[in-house]
Amino acid sequence: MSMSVMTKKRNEQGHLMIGNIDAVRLAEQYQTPMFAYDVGMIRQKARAFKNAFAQTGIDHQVAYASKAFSCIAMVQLAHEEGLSLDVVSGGELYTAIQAGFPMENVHFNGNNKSRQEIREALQAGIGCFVVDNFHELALLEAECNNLQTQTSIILRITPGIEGTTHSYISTGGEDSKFGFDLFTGQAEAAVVQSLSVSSIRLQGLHFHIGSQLFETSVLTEAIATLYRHIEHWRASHGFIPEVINAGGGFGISYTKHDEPLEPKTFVEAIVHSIREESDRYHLPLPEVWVEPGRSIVGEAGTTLYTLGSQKEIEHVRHYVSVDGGMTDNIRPALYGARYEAELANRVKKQEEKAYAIAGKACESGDMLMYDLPLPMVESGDLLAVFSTGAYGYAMASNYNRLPRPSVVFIENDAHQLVVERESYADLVRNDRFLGKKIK
Ligand SMILES: Cc1ncc(COP(=O)(O)O)c(C=O)c1O
Ligand SMILES: N[C@@H](CCCC[NH3+])C(=O)O
Repeated sequence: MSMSVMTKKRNEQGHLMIGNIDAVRLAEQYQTPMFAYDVGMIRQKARAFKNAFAQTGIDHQVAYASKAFSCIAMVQLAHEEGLSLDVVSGGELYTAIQAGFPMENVHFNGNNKSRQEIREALQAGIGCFVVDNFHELALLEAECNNLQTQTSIILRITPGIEGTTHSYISTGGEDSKFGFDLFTGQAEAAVVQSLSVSSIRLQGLHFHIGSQLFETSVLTEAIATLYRHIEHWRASHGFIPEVINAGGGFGISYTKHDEPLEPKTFVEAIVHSIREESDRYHLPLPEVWVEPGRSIVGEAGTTLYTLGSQKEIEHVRHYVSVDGGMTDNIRPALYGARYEAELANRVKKQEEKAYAIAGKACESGDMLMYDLPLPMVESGDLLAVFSTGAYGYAMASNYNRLPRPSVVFIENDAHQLVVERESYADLVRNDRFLGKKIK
């Protein structure tokens, strides 16, 4: 079982510890709701991917998919750990630029990059575009001409293979908005077109099956499928990929029912399969890239909330509300995602009761959990929800004009604010008056 759902560390007062820091102290200092990241865990995950690749001896890049959680400090941390960076928007690219991340290690994904975003990325000198469609290919060619520059690309291929995951986060199947599909011939046409553009260097191919995967078979199946086509493209068009990017999507543990595979297991399966297929078709071994997001940051993040109002409906449910909810964690409402949580300010007693944990937004669907066993709670108790490090803060909103929470990095005995809580002033910063102020 992974670290985050194993026994949680408590101090002598029974308070939850994050790194070596008392969660109650964190909540006092930074207020709730807040995201607390255990930086040691992020480093551990990054190293697990890097070391697994190093052991295979293959040339590789591990690109952190910053969509899972992007801020300047996180991008800096990815760099410290020797990761490349996957961005999917001008905003994520801008964050990387502000962080001082080396642009040659940036890869730009996304199914609808704007002309402006493409221009910004070319001007920044990013390492590689993961081209998703013909529209993008045309924009890229035009912008390379405008700027009198050249760039490297890999093509995102949709192999027609689905992972066992929520349909909203499955991306590799035939009916997907992402990528060039293999079976209609789109992918081959994209290879031919890319090879014909002198300002574009076609480096290789990319696929991403889906997110929160617990099996290697879909990845190896995708690799085998891809290679059957590569063999043909070599013969017909002289194309030999120098890079295969197997995407991200490596599953993590949200609850004790999740049994994620180790990064090493995924990496070994991917590399083994690429070696096997390259040998089968007498192709040179490509560089292997992956782009994990959730598996780098997910389990390292904990959200701290203060409990507020309660409503008990006899024989139905006992609601207790937190000071955040779907505005900082949309995943339960969007995917029916499940989490585990504990009171951070005191240890569990015997007498437990199932609580329904509600958010504070004006939506009946703003529920984080329906049946969380806790000791009898009191308003003011501190609730820690685990494994919220990926797609929590990243998908946060200002619905109901709630300010986004703060984010704190914790490493051993040190803690540091890395994203300030939004203020009310931040919320109206871009607003403009309709005529004069009322009074
Ligand atoms: C193309 C691509 N790469 C990487 C990722 C990162 O996925 P995850 O955070 O599940 O590792 C995603 C999201 O699913 C994606 O669409
Ligand atoms: N946001 C999703 C994953 C999307 C992955 C990006 N393609 C989640 O929370 O699980």
